[in-house]
Amino acid sequence: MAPKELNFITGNNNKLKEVQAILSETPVKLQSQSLDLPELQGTIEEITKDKCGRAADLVRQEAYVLRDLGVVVLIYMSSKWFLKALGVHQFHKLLAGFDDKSAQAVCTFAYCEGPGHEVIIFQGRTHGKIVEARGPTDFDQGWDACFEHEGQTYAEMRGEEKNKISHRGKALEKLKEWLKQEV
Ligand SMILES: O=c1nc[nH]c2c1ncn2[C@H]1C[C@H](O)[C@@H](COP(=O)(O)OP(=O)(O)OP(=O)(O)O)O1
Ligand SMILES: [Mg+2]
Repeated sequence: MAPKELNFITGNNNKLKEVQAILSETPVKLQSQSLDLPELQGTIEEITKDKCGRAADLVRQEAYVLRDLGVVVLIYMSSKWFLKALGVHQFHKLLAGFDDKSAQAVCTFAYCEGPGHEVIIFQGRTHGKIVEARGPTDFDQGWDACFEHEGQTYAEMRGEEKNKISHRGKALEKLKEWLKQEV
């Protein structure tokens, strides 16, 4: 059965706004909760599944939990602490010595019905490259301004434009498909 409500576990308001916008045309109701969860070392899928399972344990009630882990592969260390310390205007310098500036934005949502239940994954990827920051930098400590996809940085795109091609938009398309099948 498809869930009627999803509890999106995140501390990031910009991510929440995007997810709300993308899921707004579906019947599913979105709640959100911020939980401080430790992050395991491992692949994106392992980290996301583990965090989602921990969230389900913490939330306890039969909660439907969604976890999202967004990272720019290649600069795997794009944790919020790393980005916060470095700043979006310095980010491109990490690749200064490399000819290949290509990067992938990956969004991995994990879904879990509650403690002990299987964790399911929905992943989206967008190819791009790391450039000097262009466009507004209001995605909280984010890298929107230095991730370029087909000539435009995420920050230069309008919200709907980004959501159509973004890693998060693509992952949520998969989630939406799954929600339809589960009805
Ligand atoms: O579309 C995006 N455009 C630009 N920047 C982004 C995006 N998506 C995530 N980010 C940034 C936020 C954080 O500095 C880092 C790790 O992301 P990520 O762990 O998903 O977000 P977060 O730690 O702020 O919130 P939380 O883990 O509570 O959901 O990448
Ligand atoms: Mg995080």
